[in-house]
Amino acid sequence: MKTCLVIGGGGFLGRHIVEKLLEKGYGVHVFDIRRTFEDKQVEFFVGDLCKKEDLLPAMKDVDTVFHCATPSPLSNNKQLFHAVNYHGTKTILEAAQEAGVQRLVLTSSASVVYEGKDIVNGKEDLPYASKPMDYYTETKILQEKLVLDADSEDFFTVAIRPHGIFGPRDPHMLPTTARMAKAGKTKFIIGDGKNTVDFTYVENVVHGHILAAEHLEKDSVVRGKAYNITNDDPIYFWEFMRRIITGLGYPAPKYNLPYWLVVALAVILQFVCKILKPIKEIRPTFTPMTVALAGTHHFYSCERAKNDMDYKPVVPMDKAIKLAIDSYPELRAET
Ligand SMILES: NC(=O)C1=CN([C@@H]2O[C@H](COP(=O)(O)OP(=O)(O)OC[C@H]3O[C@@H](n4cnc5c(N)ncnc54)[C@H](O)[C@@H]3O)[C@@H](O)[C@H]2O)C=CC1
Ligand SMILES: CC(C)CCC[C@@H](C)[C@H]1CC[C@H]2C3=C(CC[C@]12C)[C@@]1(C)CCC(=O)C[C@@H]1CC3
Repeated sequence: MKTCLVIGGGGFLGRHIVEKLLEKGYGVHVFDIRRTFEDKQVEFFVGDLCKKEDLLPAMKDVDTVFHCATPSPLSNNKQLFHAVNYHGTKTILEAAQEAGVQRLVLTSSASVVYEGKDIVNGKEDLPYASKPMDYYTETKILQEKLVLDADSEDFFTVAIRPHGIFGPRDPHMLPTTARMAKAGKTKFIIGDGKNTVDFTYVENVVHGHILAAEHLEKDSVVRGKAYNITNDDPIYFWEFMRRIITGLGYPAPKYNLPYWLVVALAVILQFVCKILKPIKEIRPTFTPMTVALAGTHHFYSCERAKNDMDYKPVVPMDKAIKLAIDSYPELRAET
């Protein structure tokens, strides 16, 4: 069987990709800056993706690279995002071609086209955000362009754009929501609560990645293209949150706050944090980006993935929410 390398394979999505590849009989190498698990079936390489000399040994005899490493999307470290997501991705592309890798699947993000305004059934041909709302989005755009431009006669690339990934071992969605609920900060709904968004169960994201890799052949239409991958079942942001919050045993949010008011507060808070930065680094959960995500429509069409690679979500939303909540007994409210 062919060997795959999962860069960022120690993280949330990466480790789920690793598990599915093993289940399908592929050989698996993992490359990550930290060792997060042990598995005799996996060859684990600890290193920094910004260093070609760290990457090359992990790429030996590898046919396909999955690149799903990133600094935390909720961080605000401009220098780190540029170093890892942009320069690091350039290094990965150079190393892969030097090592004779044939394919590379990038985990991009549907938010490369999002700049705080409503997106309704957005297709992949929407222009990239001209004013990205944070350094994460800014560098995901640069990264995706690099990868898609690198597609060539003997090196095939594709980018997968998931949105709002959740599931077992998710480091953001459920843990952040539970932390806020525990602190009594989930009483409010931002806006009228009727904004529709995509949340995507991790297994569906994995399925999209592996399908893309398996379609990445010389004459394939998927080469050099980006694909939205979601649950294909948009839901009100606040209905999804209500189900998570109550599923964890906390009371449902019930008071509505005007969207414009929360945006204004987030902008002021961001300004105050900037001024205080030399004295104390504060990272609020509510940034202009997170408020926009909680108060606007942002859902995406999966038609291109359905047509070009026969994508269909494998886990429906109701089951996905239950599986995610059940996987986090430690986040439940104490009774
Ligand atoms: N979580 C979400 O809702 C979404 C995530 N994505 C994308 O999915 C991918 C995976 O994200 P998650 O699994 O959620 O994040 P994660 O934080 O769980 O995993 C990222 C992994 O990258 C590793 N990493 C970071 N810097 C590194 C470096 N310099 N060298 C080697 N490894 C390094 C980390 O140690 C971590 O294990 C990312 O590309 C992210 O942009 C896209 C859309 C939504
Ligand atoms: C409002 C509260 C009750 C709950 C806050 C939940 C947030 C932590 C998450 C809601 C939407 C999420 C999201 C991402 C991170 C976590 C949330 C802000 C991403 C920014 C992760 C990286 C991406 O590529 C896009 C995601 C969009 C949705």
